[in-house]
Amino acid sequence: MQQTQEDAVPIIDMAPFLETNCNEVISAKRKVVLQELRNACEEWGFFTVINHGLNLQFLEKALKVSEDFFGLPVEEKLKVKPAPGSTPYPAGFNNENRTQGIHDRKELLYFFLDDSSTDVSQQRYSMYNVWPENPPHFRSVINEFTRHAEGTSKMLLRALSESLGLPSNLIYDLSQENINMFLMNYYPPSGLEGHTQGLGHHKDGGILTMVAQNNVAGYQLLKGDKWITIEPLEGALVCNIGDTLQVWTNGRYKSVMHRVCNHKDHKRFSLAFMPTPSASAQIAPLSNFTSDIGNFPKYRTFEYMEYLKLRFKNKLLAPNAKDIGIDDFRICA
Ligand SMILES: O=C(O)CCC(=O)C(=O)O
Ligand SMILES: [Fe+2]
Repeated sequence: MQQTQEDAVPIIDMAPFLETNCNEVISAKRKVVLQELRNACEEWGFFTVINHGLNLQFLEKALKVSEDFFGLPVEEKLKVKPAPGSTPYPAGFNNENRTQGIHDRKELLYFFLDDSSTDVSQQRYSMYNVWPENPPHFRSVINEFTRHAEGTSKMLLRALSESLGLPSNLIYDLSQENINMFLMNYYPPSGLEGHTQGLGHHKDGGILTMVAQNNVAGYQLLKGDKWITIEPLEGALVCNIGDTLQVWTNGRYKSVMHRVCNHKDHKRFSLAFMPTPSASAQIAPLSNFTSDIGNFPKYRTFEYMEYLKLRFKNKLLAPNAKDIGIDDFRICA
């Protein structure tokens, strides 16, 4: 069934933000984009970007190399299972993920990007990365992809800052202490009619999530009480606001529930790039959205690790139990 504009995630053309010389015409175009971003983040918590600056050939190559990896026999894939001590997220291959006690029909390969921090006392999550030996060019293709994905995510974080009326670098600077997580997902065909749980419903914890997907539908978000499928659009990136940005903006930008269904007949692949606070980061609503404008903070200050630990409990909850999430950090009025 064709989607109408009302039930389709907004598509935003970021081309004006790729221009290096910002003249009056570009500046006017940027303002229009910022308004579109604001509307999308307030109403949907999701938006799809085109002309995002991430080279489409790198994107295609990364999707292909993930297809090649996930096509290997499971014994080969298990060679890159997480190393002991690899927490809070276990880097490596995982085919046993659960949401609310229910097995997700998916396989995952997880990495941390090398952080650029010079503070040696800070934990470097990337030391836990385990790289497959097959396909042989896997590591170089993924490094090329993630380097460029990081550039696109910086551009988007700047635009998000501006869309909130903040200095361009503010959100990016706040996330200086951040880590970039990169998830490669494979959702096998279910062979079944109707919904199957590829990835159970959840909200993302970080700042922003950017998802590239192959041409197989299955990604859905909850709007009101309706699950809406985000139709794949070649070369586009689907973005959503994470809980951290919801807290920083004191609830103005929304982190929205989403899930993945397996396709009956086709394999679905996705690549998710997530700038995320490091475990030791202190998260609190920014004064720009609280005291500066006479509003009370809706969330208490917390250490990101405290939140991560709580989130992990969701995996073990009984089906249909209330999710543990960012609402547990709300300050009651
Ligand atoms: O696979 C996808 O398209 C989305 C994955 C996702 O929601 C996640 O990893 O948090
Ligand atoms: Fe997600």
